[in-house]
Amino acid sequence: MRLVSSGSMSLSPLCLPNGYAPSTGIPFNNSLCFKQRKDQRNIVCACVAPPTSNIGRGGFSANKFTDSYKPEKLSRIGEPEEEDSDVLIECRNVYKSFGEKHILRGVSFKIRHGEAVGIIGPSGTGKSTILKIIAGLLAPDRGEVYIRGKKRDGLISDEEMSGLRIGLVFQSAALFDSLTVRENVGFLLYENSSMPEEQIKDLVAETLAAVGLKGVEDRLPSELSGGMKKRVALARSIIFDTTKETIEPEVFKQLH
Ligand SMILES: Nc1ncnc2c1ncn2[C@@H]1O[C@H](COP(=O)(O)OP(=O)(O)OP(=O)(O)O)[C@@H](O)[C@H]1O
Repeated sequence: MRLVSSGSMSLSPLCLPNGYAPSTGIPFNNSLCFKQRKDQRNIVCACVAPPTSNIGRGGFSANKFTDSYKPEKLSRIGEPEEEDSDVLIECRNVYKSFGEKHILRGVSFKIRHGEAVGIIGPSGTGKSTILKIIAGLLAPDRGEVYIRGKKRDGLISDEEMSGLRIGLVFQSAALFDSLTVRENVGFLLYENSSMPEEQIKDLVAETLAAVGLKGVEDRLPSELSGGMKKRVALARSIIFDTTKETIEPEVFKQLH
C-alpha cells in the first residue's frame, strides 16, 4: 500500500474503524486496510485537482487540471495495467461548473473492489461535488460515471445497479438536535416501521458499537464531538440500508 499525492486534491487510502465505506456503501473488511492479504489491492491514489495557486477568477485552469490527471498514471503507478473486471466505480473525464465557477475539469479515476479511497484536498476544490456526482445526486456537465461498468446517466435510481448501493454521509451529519443519539439513529424505524421498540433499541446499540460508539445512546448530539456526530450519521445510514424492507413503502419511496 502506498500513498501518492500531488496537487491539491488527491485520492488516498482511507481506513474506517468498522468495516464500512460511507462514500460507496460497500462493506469492507478491516484487514483490507492495513494488513497485507493475498487478495489485497494497492490503494489508488491520484491527483484530481490543481494546486490552489491555479484557482483564478474563472476557477481552475483547464490545462493544469487536465495535465495533473493522466489516466494511465492513476492506477498502480509502475505496475502493469490490470483488467477492469473488478472496477466498481469509474469517473471518466467529469466536468462540473456552478455558474462561472469551474469546479471539476476532466476528473478521471477508477475505484476497484476492496479498495478504500479517500479524496483529500483544500476546502472548495470539489471533493463533495465529485462524491455527489458518483452518488447520482448531481449530474455532471460533461463526462461519465460508470458503476460496475454501467453508465450512470444523471440522477437515476440505484435500483438498476444490482449489487452496489451508494451511501453518502453528509459533512454536517444533519442530526436532530433535540433527539437522543438512539432516537436519531433509529428515527426511521421508530417513525415508519412496525419493528418493536426493544428490537430497534438493540439494533441501534449494535450499529453504534459497529462504528465505535458504544454507550452513547442517551446522549444528545450537542454532547458529541464532530467526529462522533459523523459516526452517528453513518450508523443511521447503515440502519437505513439494512432495514429498508421494514420501512413503510410510501416513506421509503420518498426517501429514495
Ligand atoms: N450547488 C452549488 N451551487 C453553487 N456552488 C456550489 C454548489 N455546490 C458546491 N458549490 C461550490 O463548488 C465548490 C466546491 O464545493 P465542494 O463542496 O465540492 O468542495 P469541497 O472540496 O468538498 O470543500 P470542503 O472541503 O470545504 O467540504 C465550492 O466553491 C462551492 O461553493
